[in-house]
Amino acid sequence: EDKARVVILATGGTIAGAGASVANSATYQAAKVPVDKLIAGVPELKNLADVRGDQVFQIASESFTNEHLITLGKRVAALARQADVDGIVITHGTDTLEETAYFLNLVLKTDKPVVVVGSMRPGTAMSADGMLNLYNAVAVAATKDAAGKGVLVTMNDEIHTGRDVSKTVNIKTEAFKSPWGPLGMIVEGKTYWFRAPAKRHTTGTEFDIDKLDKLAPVDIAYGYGNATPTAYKAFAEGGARALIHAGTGNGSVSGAVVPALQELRGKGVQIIRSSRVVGGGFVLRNAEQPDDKYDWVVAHDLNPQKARILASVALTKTSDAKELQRMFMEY
Ligand SMILES: NC(=O)C[C@H](N)C(=O)O
Repeated sequence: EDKARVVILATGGTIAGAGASVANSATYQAAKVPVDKLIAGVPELKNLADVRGDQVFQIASESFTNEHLITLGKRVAALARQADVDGIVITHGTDTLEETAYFLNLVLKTDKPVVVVGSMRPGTAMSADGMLNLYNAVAVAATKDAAGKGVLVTMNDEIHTGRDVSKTVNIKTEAFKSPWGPLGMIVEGKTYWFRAPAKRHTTGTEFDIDKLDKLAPVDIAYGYGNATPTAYKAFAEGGARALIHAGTGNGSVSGAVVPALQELRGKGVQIIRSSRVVGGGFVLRNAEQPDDKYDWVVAHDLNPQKARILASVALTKTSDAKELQRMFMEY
């Protein structure tokens, strides 16, 4: 049987990191090792697929900008159109991996497998996790079973949908969790699937990376008991078209902040209530705050950083809060 042809797009991160000693699992420099060296470090990849590398960026993922997202998305889209490419793996820092995976899941128009992968330890560390994570990512990108499932993330032997997955701890290799569970597992280069994504993705969305050159400016302000309107107002003055409120509990808003958000909404800024609750925030419309009355939006189960991604993409299509709310329920 012909082997699948998989391209590894490298963007940096800890999976390309290097430390001074094998004891350095947390102290190291990210984005140091070029993609060809990463591939050469796992010779067994060639048992899974015909693999070639392409270095897109060499950065730590905390420095990913909207422009990086657009550039990467267009590169993936162009590769996915090539007849000699069957699957795509993106190596990425773990800090904002969940944002990039969700962005690609919204805007790519392909059924071919696209898998985002990172590592929690640099390749120079004891028990480095990058080698196996990369091997697993290529295994997923090379299998037809991964086609049509949207953008996937492989970490710690698990297959997650890019829509749900989030980094939940920063000093363990079992860092990535989905509140509704993983889609499957990878064991010794074979994939085992248990469920499929329920939300609209890739070819099923109304967004298209080929028609997207800029994302809407959206900022996130954190909710807490003693919060003031200062950050919200500053973000709005800075040009934000939407503010993601990383609210307490069910996206609740402290009394001192509510009038400022009503005022900003009156000036055209979208107010989107999400939850700072880790691993299971779920904001219900018109609970805690009268969203219908204020013309606010709820982020549903999307965490604040994923809500920023959807709002940044959605606001290129609409300025209507009801339309925005529809999208937050569908994606
Ligand atoms: N584990 C990692 O990849 C963390 C790193 N700061 C990054 O996101 O690039």
